[in-house]
Amino acid sequence: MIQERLVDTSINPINTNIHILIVTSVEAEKNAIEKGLGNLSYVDVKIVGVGPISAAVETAKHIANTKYDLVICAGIAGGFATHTSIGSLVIADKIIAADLGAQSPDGFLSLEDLQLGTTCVSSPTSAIDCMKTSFSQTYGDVMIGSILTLSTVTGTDNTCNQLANRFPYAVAEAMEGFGVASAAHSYNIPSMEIRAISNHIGPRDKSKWRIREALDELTKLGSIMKDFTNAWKIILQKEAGKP
Ligand SMILES: O=C(O)c1cccc(C(=O)CC[C@H]2O[C@@H](n3cnc4c(=O)[nH]cnc43)[C@H](O)[C@@H]2O)c1
Repeated sequence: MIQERLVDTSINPINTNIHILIVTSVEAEKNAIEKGLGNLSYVDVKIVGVGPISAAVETAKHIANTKYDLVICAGIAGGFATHTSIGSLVIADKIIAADLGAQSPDGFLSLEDLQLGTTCVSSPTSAIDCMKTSFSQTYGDVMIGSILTLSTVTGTDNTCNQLANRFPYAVAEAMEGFGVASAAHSYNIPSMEIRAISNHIGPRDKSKWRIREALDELTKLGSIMKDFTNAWKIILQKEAGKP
């Protein structure tokens, strides 16, 4: 049983000016998003490095210095072939640390199984819905599901099948989401993870990675951030009971 960390957005006053932090692991992802963003002054894009630890530490530094209303971890990712096509966009409803726990002869034991903590951060449904609507209106459908965070990229069918069995609702894996979400959660800021699928999870073969297609998808994500913000702001104001 996975336990979730929940952020209570109702205790944060709704700013009329929403400030969003998008974090990526590498510069190519940042550049792709900024190409689509143009000069939206209320969205900052920062590089936080590869892997959950660097991502958590660097994200925490950014949110300690500036007040943000939403943190988005974005980049390329490996998709489960059963759920995704290469060059498509996925949004996490749950961000799950899939390798945080212990192996045992009877299978993997998560932190929840060990009663040592939580491995899941959920994203606000309102933000997911607005993002999906804004993106699909212009560019086509987006897949929603769990995105797994792993310190080691999956490179065999065996590991891929084990993950698919443990997480049937997972659409993708990447290396930063849970670190970013944990940092945001510690400041009570809602977070999301949005990924463009560059490759399918399975036997490692980087020649099959379609990085250009995935980066183009991140540019599309950048280009809908203004629509997204306007739509999400209206929902937050309604939720807060403001006209
Ligand atoms: O080589 C390039 O040109 C290039 C351009 C942009 C990004 C990269 C990366 O290697 C990014 C690393 C980043 O990608 C995520 N990722 C991508 N595929 C997977 C996967 O199958 N399993 C796990 N993570 C994946 C991950 O978040 C890395 O941090 C290269």
